[in-house]
Amino acid sequence: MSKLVGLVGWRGMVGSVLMDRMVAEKDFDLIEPMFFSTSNAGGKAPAMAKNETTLQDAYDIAALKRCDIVITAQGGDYTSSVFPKLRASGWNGHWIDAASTLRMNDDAIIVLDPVNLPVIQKALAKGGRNWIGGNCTVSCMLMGVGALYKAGLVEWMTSMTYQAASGGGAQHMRELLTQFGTLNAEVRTLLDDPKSAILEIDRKVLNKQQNLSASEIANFGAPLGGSLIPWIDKDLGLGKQSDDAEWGMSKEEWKGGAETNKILGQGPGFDIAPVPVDGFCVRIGAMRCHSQALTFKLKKNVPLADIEALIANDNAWAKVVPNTREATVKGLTPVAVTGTMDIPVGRLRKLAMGPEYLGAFTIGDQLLWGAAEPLRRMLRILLEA
Ligand SMILES: NC(=O)C1=CN([C@@H]2O[C@H](COP(=O)(O)OP(=O)(O)OC[C@H]3O[C@@H](n4cnc5c(N)ncnc54)[C@H](OP(=O)(O)O)[C@@H]3O)[C@@H](O)[C@H]2O)C=CC1
Ligand SMILES: N[C@@H](CC(=O)OP(=O)(O)O)C(=O)O
Repeated sequence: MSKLVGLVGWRGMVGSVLMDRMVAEKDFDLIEPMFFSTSNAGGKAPAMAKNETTLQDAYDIAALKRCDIVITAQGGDYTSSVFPKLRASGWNGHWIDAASTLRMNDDAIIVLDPVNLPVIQKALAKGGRNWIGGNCTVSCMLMGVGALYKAGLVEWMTSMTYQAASGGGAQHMRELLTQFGTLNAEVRTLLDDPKSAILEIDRKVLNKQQNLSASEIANFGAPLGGSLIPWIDKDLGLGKQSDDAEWGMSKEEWKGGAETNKILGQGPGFDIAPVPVDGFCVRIGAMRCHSQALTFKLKKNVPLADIEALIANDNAWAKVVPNTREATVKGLTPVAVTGTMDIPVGRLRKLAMGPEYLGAFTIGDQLLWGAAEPLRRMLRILLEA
């Protein structure tokens, strides 16, 4: 008999991408889906429903308890509210979640099976039940360069990110586009006149950016169109690093180190020492691809061709982009990658600091490998276990 799989958050942005992928991969052929809603219980479930054609109340613990597996992309508030009650009710099913809420719990595994299938399998064998998707930036990075970690080559890594508006959610994407439209409208007549002075255009754009209304920057809190914001998520507030230095780390930056190591099965709670991973996370005006410039200190000097081969052979999605201008401009941009499962890794070169210092640039669709795909793949692992 098919497993009863509860789907929560299926009509949101992450959930919709998840549904598309599940349809494309014929996951619904293997399950009995039960659709939940926080806003429309009793309504009609989507076309993928089989026997359970009515939307269930996503806060109804008794209904959730019927499921063998629950997959949620509803968000952290929902997880915080429902998950403890569901477990307290004695439910022993599998919980697969896109939200960060449970990620660092001892009994939770961050799932990214092309990178950490052994970690997942070990936890499954021990009776693991909580499977959480990783931070989008971390998951996309590891899908690209996880091979270097698996080979034990990384002494440390810094990541400088260029994160898309979608990471904040649908409203953030709308806000970015609205800002672009407002700026364009401000100088449209000047743009239409090829003889107009560019510094006049620049002055008017800057004046508009600096005077956007509160509603025009309600989500990002600052102009993003034609600008960038070098802080993502909360201030971690770690306090003093030493007498004269603050840690001053954003939560997104903290996730880079904490989640990378947990995914790889190293650091706190594991027998293997963590690899230092740190850097800056920056919001830019891309739509839904996160890009990252990476610097590695390798444990030894490895020829570039060997590094390229390791990355190219690691998984079906990591693609080495030749370090030429033509290939980079064509294949290593958010526009080229959006909507694809590919994780291109390019700009691979040894840096001036020495032969152990490697530079790389990688991009991933943060709604696919960054959010939805690891969840549906975890479902498949559970169905096949
Ligand atoms: N955005 C991202 O990049 C990432 C998000 N995540 C996680 O996934 C969670 C969900 O994110 P995201 O998908 O962006 O959130 P959304 O806001 O798009 O969707 C969340 C829920 O909002 C409700 N909703 C209300 N109005 C609408 C509407 N007009 N269209 C669609 N849904 C609506 C739906 O619940 P209902 O049907 O019950 O009314 C939906 O499931 C996040 O909170 C986060 O924990 C994880 C990784 C990346
Ligand atoms: N914080 C990410 C998106 C996200 O949802 O991350 P997390 O799943 O770690 O909360 C971004 O803004 O780009």
